Amino acid sequence: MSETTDAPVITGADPASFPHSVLADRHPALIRRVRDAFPYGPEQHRALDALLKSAVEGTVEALDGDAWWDAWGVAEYVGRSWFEVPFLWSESYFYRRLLHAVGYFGGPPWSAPWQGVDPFRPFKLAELGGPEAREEIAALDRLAGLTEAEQRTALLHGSLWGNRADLGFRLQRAGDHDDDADGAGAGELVADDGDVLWRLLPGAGTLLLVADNAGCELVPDLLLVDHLLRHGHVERAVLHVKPYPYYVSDATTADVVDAVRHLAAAGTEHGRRLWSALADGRLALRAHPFSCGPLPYAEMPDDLRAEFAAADVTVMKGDLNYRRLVGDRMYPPTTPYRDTTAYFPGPVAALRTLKSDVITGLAPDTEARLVAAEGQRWRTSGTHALIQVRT
Ligand SMILES: O=P(O)(O)OC[C@H]1O[C@](O)(CO)[C@@H](O)[C@@H]1O
Repeated sequence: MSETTDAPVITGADPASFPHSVLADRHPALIRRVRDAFPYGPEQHRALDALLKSAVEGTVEALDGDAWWDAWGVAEYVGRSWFEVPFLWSESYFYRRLLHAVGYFGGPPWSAPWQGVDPFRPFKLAELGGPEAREEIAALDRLAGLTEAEQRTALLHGSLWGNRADLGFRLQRAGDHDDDADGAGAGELVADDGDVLWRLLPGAGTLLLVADNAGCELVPDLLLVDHLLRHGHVERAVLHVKPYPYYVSDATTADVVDAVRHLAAAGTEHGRRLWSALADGRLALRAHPFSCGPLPYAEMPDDLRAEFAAADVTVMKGDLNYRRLVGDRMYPPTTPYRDTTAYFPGPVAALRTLKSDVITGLAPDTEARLVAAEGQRWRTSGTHALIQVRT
């Protein structure tokens, strides 16, 4: 057995653990937020009540009539506590249940008025209309005075730190009355393979970017893609988004449309170029069903594996994609990133702020310094980030 498969799979069984707090506190808070944001009918309120009870006290149940979900191993976990099954699985299951509760998947069209209504849309739109999004646009003027290499690095870091505070994370931080992870400034990079990434890009044909959150993360992701296309670092980019709403703020096609329109409406040249790149196919969108599956990428289906294999480099954004990429396990932090991603069918970079327990690829002195300064808090506080690349 190797270090990578020996490491325990993360669950929420320990009441003092981070995953336990997500399942016990964050999910109920999210149900309340969604309930308050929409004039749902009695059926949806009843379903949300049932979900709240199940999520906190209950066990995993089969999702009747949901053949799509059956494919992800629900049978294996039926009857077990949400807190005991793999955290990666239970969190994803929660989002699927939430969408069922609000009628997102509908039924026959004539009886499914809420079908396709994104329960997180009000939060996403509020973010895109807020001060942080305005600051992102204002920062574009400052970029213009930099060299191309400086611009590229600034945009890479913008994309990286855009992942800092997804909406689900903010929800919990607000509850904790601790806003140190929600500020505008960047924190520490615990690993930085940025140079390795640039070396992979010159002449690279296709960049595959697996997006994470909408709004203030997706906008800098798109600005980075625009820059790489414009300066010939890549010929083509494929942006993988979620086929349906997920993990509160994860980007869907509708969110890409909103972000590009946002850039275009602000009168930026970036918005116009992205619009053209979408029109002529240099920027393509993809929404693979596995993107909303509760499994690590090591278990991805063959067609998705072939897509990653065909890309010159894949960039995985965000915490959840990192967990899925390396496996949601409690690794010794110095476990090499290259070992945990050895199965991946091509060069793969991770751009992630640290918002859950999983970590690999740390230098021993970095880990020692972090632990001495913060105990284990650095793993989940969102104040640290990493750029890791496996060529
Ligand atoms: O939006 P991101 O960066 O993927 O972060 C999502 C993360 O938030 C959580 O849901 C809670 O922090 C994690 O479990 C998850 O990995």
